[in-house]
Amino acid sequence: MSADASTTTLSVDLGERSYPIHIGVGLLGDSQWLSPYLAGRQVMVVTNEVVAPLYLERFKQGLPKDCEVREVVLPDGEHTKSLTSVSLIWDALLQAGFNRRCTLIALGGGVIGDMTGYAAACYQRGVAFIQVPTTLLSQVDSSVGGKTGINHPLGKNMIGAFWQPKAVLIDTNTLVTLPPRELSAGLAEVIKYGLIRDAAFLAWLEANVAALRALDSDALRHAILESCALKAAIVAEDETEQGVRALLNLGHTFGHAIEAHQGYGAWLHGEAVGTGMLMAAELSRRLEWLSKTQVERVARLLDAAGLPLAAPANMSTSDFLARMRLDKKNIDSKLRLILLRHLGDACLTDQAPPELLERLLDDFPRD
Ligand SMILES: NC(=O)c1ccc[n+]([C@@H]2O[C@H](COP(=O)([O-])OP(=O)(O)OC[C@H]3O[C@@H](n4cnc5c(N)ncnc54)[C@H](O)[C@@H]3O)[C@@H](O)[C@H]2O)c1
Ligand SMILES: O=C(O)C(=O)C[C@@H](O)[C@H](O)[C@H](O)COP(=O)(O)O
Ligand SMILES: [Zn+2]
Repeated sequence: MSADASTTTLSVDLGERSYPIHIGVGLLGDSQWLSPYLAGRQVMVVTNEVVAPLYLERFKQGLPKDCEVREVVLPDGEHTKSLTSVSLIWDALLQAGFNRRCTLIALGGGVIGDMTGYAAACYQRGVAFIQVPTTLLSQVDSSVGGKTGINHPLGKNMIGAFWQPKAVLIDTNTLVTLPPRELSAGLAEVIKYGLIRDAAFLAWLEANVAALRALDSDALRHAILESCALKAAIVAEDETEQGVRALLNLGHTFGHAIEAHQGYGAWLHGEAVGTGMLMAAELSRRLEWLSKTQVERVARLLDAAGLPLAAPANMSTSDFLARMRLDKKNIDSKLRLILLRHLGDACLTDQAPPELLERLLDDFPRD
């Protein structure tokens, strides 16, 4: 880890595909962080109609003056994480005559980041891209690790590629304009790191969740640094999810089922993951891995973070199971879930008896 006055740099160590994560205040308008990655000088900034009026001009001012800069401003929302939007990026690249040395820059939340990365992975069989995440969720999770892709009506992120960015630039100042509901959604993924790998971080989150929701800058910086460090270590160990990386999916088998069933965007990704993590914790209790007190601790923290604790009223057990059977982690016809052996210690298992899962889905509170 290296630091100057206010910026900290972490590294995602992947051999020749290694890249830095720069975390600081006011980085958006400063070209020093990006110029090393813009050798081809053709730059396509991909953003959306919410983020563009807030940050696009400032961001462009920070790009080296000799770059040919174009932009695509996409519609907003999870429902736009689709091939239609990715096609708009490819159209813009071709209309601009951009070549294999161009660089795509994702300026926005996880939706923009996932789609821009996927567009980059496919354009002329792969060009460079940079992540400039502007939501808490994208700063702590989606901008790091190279999972890119789009949704399918039948399932989340079903079409995609592993394609690592060349750099991640996190300007924590962008969080001041983030709606509180989106901040809470980002906290779900932060809590996830504590639950899967770091009991001390979990305890820190319990003590600091109010400060995080109040946008306390020291607390946010700590949460982002810890989250990125934990994710970078897991990705470095297992880039393409052959093993330990699957733990980052805690709550996602349930959560992705909720997102797809409700229609993309009705539940935010972080909200669905938050409820999914509580479902995973409760199933872990029924396996006698967690105590009731521990599950209550998880529920209290999610509640304090402003996240929902009940599943959607219109989702039956069979709705859940039908969606969960399509999950990417499954092998053959066996469901594989991330469950908790302890708080701070997760595992991937196909050993949860189907009848126990069904009973959980029957009993779990609905809103
Ligand atoms: N690739 C990965 O590893 C990974 C990890 C986690 C989540 N994801 C994906 O990320 C997506 C969710 O990302 P998200 O939570 O960032 O949602 P998002 O990209 O939809 O952004 C949330 C909302 O905030 C707006 N916004 C963005 N920055 C803002 C700012 N600074 N101020 C005000 N408004 C701002 C957006 O326009 C949007 O309306 C999901 O599609 C999820 O599947 C991917
Ligand atoms: O980086 C990962 O690996 C994750 O699983 C992070 C998750 O938070 C993220 O939502 C990811 O997009 C889910 O991946 P998927 O493979 O389950 O679609
Ligand atoms: Zn997620």
